[in-house]
Amino acid sequence: MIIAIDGPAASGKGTLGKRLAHHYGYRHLDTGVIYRAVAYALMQSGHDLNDEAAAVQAALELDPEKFGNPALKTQKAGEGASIVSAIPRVREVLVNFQRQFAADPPGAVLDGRDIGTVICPHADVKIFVVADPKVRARRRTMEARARGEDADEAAVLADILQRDERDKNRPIAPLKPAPDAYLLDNSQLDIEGGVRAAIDIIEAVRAGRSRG
Ligand SMILES: Nc1ncnc2c1ncn2[C@@H]1O[C@H](COP(=O)(O)OP(=O)(O)O)[C@@H](O)[C@H]1O
Ligand SMILES: Nc1ccn([C@@H]2O[C@H](COP(=O)(O)OP(=O)(O)O)[C@@H](O)[C@H]2O)c(=O)n1
Repeated sequence: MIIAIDGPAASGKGTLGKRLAHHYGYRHLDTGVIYRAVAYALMQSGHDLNDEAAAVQAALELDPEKFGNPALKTQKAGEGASIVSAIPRVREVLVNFQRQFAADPPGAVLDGRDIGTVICPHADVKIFVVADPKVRARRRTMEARARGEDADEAAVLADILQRDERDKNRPIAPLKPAPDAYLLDNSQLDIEGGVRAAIDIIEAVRAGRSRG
């Protein structure tokens, strides 16, 4: 089974993806990390984030061993990711890696912006996670502070809104729910509640399938 999770910045996709993968015994890929890694490589080598040739090269040289680098979590890397991810050739280069991950047994959970629309349009279940922008900013700020970073909630909110706008309005693989995605608003839910709601959706889809 392939579970596709998409949604805007800091909506809880990664947390949910990880928890669902654990619940079902599947592998999990946070696809945002891929674009963050490409942006980080450019920042490290001093290239402009809009330098297409350098971005494509960084995408071709992607090393999944480095996905755990804490530097990829920062707001700067997220902002950079949103710039390089709008370059069509960069996205093209990264499609196969993601599809291969999705196809390998026993099953996979992928989260990002275009999983249900472009990467896995035939995913068994698609969930589009949303939450009020202020709630997302608050959670992301708390997360950064817990890591010891000095985060300003208003600046985090501005970053989230700017990235959402860029991600929604780019011509290639824009952020949007697939027509067959289930909407999950977790603004009023805690992590457990969000996970339970997602499992309810997945189980309802599975039950419907085995009946039909
Ligand atoms: N349902 C939820 N309730 C409360 N906090 C949540 C919930 N889902 C995620 N979080 C927290 O919000 C922050 C952003 O979640 P994350 O999974 O990193 O989002 P995304 O992958 O969409 O960027 C994290 O600190 C996470 O612990
Ligand atoms: N499948 C994906 C995943 C991320 N991205 C881009 O990468 C950026 C960072 O993604 P992320 O999921 O790590 O961001 P957060 O939601 O964790 O803040 C996003 O703003 C998108 O521009 C994308 O274009 N496609």
